[in-house]
Amino acid sequence: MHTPIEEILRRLGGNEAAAQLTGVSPEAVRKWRSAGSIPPRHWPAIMAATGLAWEDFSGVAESAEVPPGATAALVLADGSVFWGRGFGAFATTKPSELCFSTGMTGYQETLTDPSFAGQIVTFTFPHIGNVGTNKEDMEAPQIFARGLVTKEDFTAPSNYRATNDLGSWLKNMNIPGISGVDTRALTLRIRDLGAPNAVLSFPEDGKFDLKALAKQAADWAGLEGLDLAKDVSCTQPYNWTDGTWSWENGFAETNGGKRVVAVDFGAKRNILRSLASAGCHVTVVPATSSAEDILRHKPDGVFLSNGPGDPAATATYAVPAIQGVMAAGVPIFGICLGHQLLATALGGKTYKLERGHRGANQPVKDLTTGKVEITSQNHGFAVDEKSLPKGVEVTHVSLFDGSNEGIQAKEKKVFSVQYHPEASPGPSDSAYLFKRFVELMG
Ligand SMILES: NC(=O)CC[C@H](N)C(=O)O
Repeated sequence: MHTPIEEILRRLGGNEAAAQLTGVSPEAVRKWRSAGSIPPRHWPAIMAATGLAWEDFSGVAESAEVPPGATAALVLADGSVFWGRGFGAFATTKPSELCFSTGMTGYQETLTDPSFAGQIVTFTFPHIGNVGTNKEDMEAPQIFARGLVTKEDFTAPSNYRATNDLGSWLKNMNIPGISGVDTRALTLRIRDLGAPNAVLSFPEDGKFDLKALAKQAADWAGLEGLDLAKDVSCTQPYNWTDGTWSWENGFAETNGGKRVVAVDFGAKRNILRSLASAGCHVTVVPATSSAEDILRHKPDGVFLSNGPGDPAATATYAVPAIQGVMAAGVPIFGICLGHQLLATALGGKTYKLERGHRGANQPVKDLTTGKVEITSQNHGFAVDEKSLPKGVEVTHVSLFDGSNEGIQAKEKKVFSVQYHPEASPGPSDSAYLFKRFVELMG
């Protein structure tokens, strides 16, 4: 009988190396690992022998064996399994799109952004949870991401604003997380092969039916063609008066002069706050509002919010409304999904990006000024510039992949951006756009 370590060395073909366990090179193990042939029961021994971390092994276990210490699994549609340690709620997600976000801060804002509905978020930044969670950083009343994937276990919060730790907060909202995953390997995989469907499972009884989970992920048709905006939108109109947060005043109430109707396709609160702080009296209305519903409020301007899902699906009801507002000559400003819908209403088309943009560090060039902004982004679809008709000008472009980041149609007094000028999380380079909207309203 071989002991596990001897078995490892034998498989590595290293009889001569058997004299010294430390002689097993991490590279050799990594190579072996990428072939998916290391049984999970041998992982601890290899770790001891090579100094590799536990997460170096997750993602390659093709056997149904639960590795020692694993309490959660991220199962991809192709059957690959990333084992890890569960945290948050005991739960198994619905089949979801697995994406990654490169933001170094703002996990709470990210997870509560309604645009993440239907998605599991992999954080490329390893330390998630360090500042805990609080009431002010909620972008919506609940978490909208289906689950999260992290490299490190979260630690106790170290921040005076924290009212809870990440794990308990997730637990309260019935959202599972998985840590101890090689998020770098996972991110490269998403980058190279596209965002896969996946299921995250953190079962209370510790039992995993990997085949069934993989099948659920594989059977799901994915985000394309899916209208999620109406599911996350408000159901009744309401007024929004809080401005952006400051040390002195918190979220001070504002009393803006410009009447803005914000169509809620899954609006982040900081967009509404930014509008209020820029001097707008904001009335939020449901995603399915018609032009008539919107114009009834006698707006000086209409704002089209961010939101989840495929813009082409939401366009079926949003585009007629937007076209009605344009026909009435009311200025429009759109962000993210709102940008995609405005472009569609102007005659353009959208498509699914091969690599989505998510994070708070995305460079964008404003072609009207030549200035570069570092922006916060979260989108998987984009506007096809080639599809834009005459009279629609491209104003912003991504410096990562050249995709469209903004348009305007001056004659119609409408403009929009693909990124998030309200930040939260992220830099405030693009906050000028809210002023631009107020100026456009005259
Ligand atoms: N943040 C958003 O509004 C996202 C828009 C759209 N759901 C996309 O993924 O492209």
